[in-house]
Amino acid sequence: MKAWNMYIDGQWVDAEERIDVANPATLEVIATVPKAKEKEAQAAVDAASAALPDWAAKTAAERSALLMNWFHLIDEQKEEIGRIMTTEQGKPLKEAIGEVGYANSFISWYAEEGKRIYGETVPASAPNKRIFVTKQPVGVVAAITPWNFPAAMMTRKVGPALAAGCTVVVKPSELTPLTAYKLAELAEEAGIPKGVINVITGDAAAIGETWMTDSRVRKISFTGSTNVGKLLMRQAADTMKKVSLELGGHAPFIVTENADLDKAVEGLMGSKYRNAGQTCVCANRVYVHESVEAEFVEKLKASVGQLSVGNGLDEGVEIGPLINEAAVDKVKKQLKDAISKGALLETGGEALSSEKGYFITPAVLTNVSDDMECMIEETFGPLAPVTTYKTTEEVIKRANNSPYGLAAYVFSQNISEAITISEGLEYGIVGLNDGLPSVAQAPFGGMKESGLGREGGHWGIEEYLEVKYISLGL
Ligand SMILES: NC(=O)c1ccc[n+]([C@@H]2O[C@H](COP(=O)([O-])OP(=O)(O)OC[C@H]3O[C@@H](n4cnc5c(N)ncnc54)[C@H](O)[C@@H]3O)[C@@H](O)[C@H]2O)c1
Ligand SMILES: O=C[C@H](O)CS(=O)(=O)O
Repeated sequence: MKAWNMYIDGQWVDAEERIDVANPATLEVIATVPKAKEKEAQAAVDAASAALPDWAAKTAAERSALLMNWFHLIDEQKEEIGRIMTTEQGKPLKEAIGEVGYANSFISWYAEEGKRIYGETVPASAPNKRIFVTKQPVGVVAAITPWNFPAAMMTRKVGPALAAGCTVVVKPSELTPLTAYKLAELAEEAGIPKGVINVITGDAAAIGETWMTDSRVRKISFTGSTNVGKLLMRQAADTMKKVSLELGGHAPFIVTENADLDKAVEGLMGSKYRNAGQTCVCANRVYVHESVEAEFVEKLKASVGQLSVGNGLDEGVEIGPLINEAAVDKVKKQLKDAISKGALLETGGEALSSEKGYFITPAVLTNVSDDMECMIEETFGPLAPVTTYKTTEEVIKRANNSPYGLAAYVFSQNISEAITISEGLEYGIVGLNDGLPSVAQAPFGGMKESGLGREGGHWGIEEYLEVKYISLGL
């Protein structure tokens, strides 16, 4: 595995210390990366700030062409990037390659969207005035990303930021930094000028505080836990930075008495067990109408029991390891809590010894009640707790009883019931008979403590623009 350094101002530079990167399926150290601190964080902002004027002065078409160079290089090397991702994050290779394609779709989408940053004229209230509304790049952007989607969470920020004319400093998770460095290497090869993209790894708190206190950083775009998101939002206030936060989730998954149960099981399998349940939009609570619970659970158990668990590099594996031992311990804790409160373990929930990798078999619980930890705290693992409900009003109330508001799912073939529930849910994303709603053209994001702002579609590029109007006196 290649020894990666930080990418600052077009140079690959080391730091005084380095951090090990381990494979969660085998525990072996696969690489080391630099441990940046304040000095390197400062240097990255210096580079992005110096590169900003020339990058912002390029036409949208010129920036688009460079982004598409990057897109094509990523596409050509999607297998290699996927292999890097599986080795450091654990997801099955097929999923990893799929994520590379998803990540790349943000680059191609915003390569075009940057050419559609339109202004407006506004009818003046005085005959001797004209009002022109324009949009301009916010400036230097700090992007901090999580370990569960190492490629997509980076390009979902860098794509629109660069298309808008901003420059970026990026800090990926130290658990999965290699994918980000590979993408930076391809950006350099694509001809994106030095200083436009800068990627560092290291002391997250020190890097974050350095960037949040630097007034040249005009925007923080963060994807990660709600707690860290709240910290960054507080830190950003002192220099009034624009803030985008894509935070935690706790998705309700509702199966009504009018659902196509086969589609509902298929939807749940896709939502719950993707990336071994380590996605912010995973179904976390399954509400099934009492009249169809028995049939639904039997179908679900049969599907979950067939999932193949193992090293994501092995052919046919569908469930890889969790990211670390703490992640496995959290799932085990939630299982123990639920069972102690009366839940029934229908299948799975077996953790292999952590010396052999962070594996736990996909689980289904029934006879679940709302007081159980798995119904309250984000699980971030392959555990599906199933509970029942009687009425539409009841399930909407229970589904909304959470500080989170990212994704929710409804499976129903009754259009009136489906729309009533979808409109009643306090979530930014509703999968209606769809377990996998995430696409580059839609406004991905949450309500309540799941975040601020949107990523994707035209909404995503607005996050990197300032609105200015020019009032002309004739
Ligand atoms: N809403 C979304 O789109 C989305 C997507 C992926 C993950 N998530 C959420 O992220 C969480 C899992 O990811 P994670 O474990 O990487 O989250 P995390 O918050 O622990 O880390 C996210 C990033 O923040 C950095 N970080 C940690 N402490 C920091 C600090 N004090 N200052 C600056 N940066 C800091 C980490 O190094 C990492 O790069 C889950 O809650 C999941 O729901 C949300
Ligand atoms: O985990 C969070 C990601 O945003 C999930 S998705 O791939 O965008 O659905």
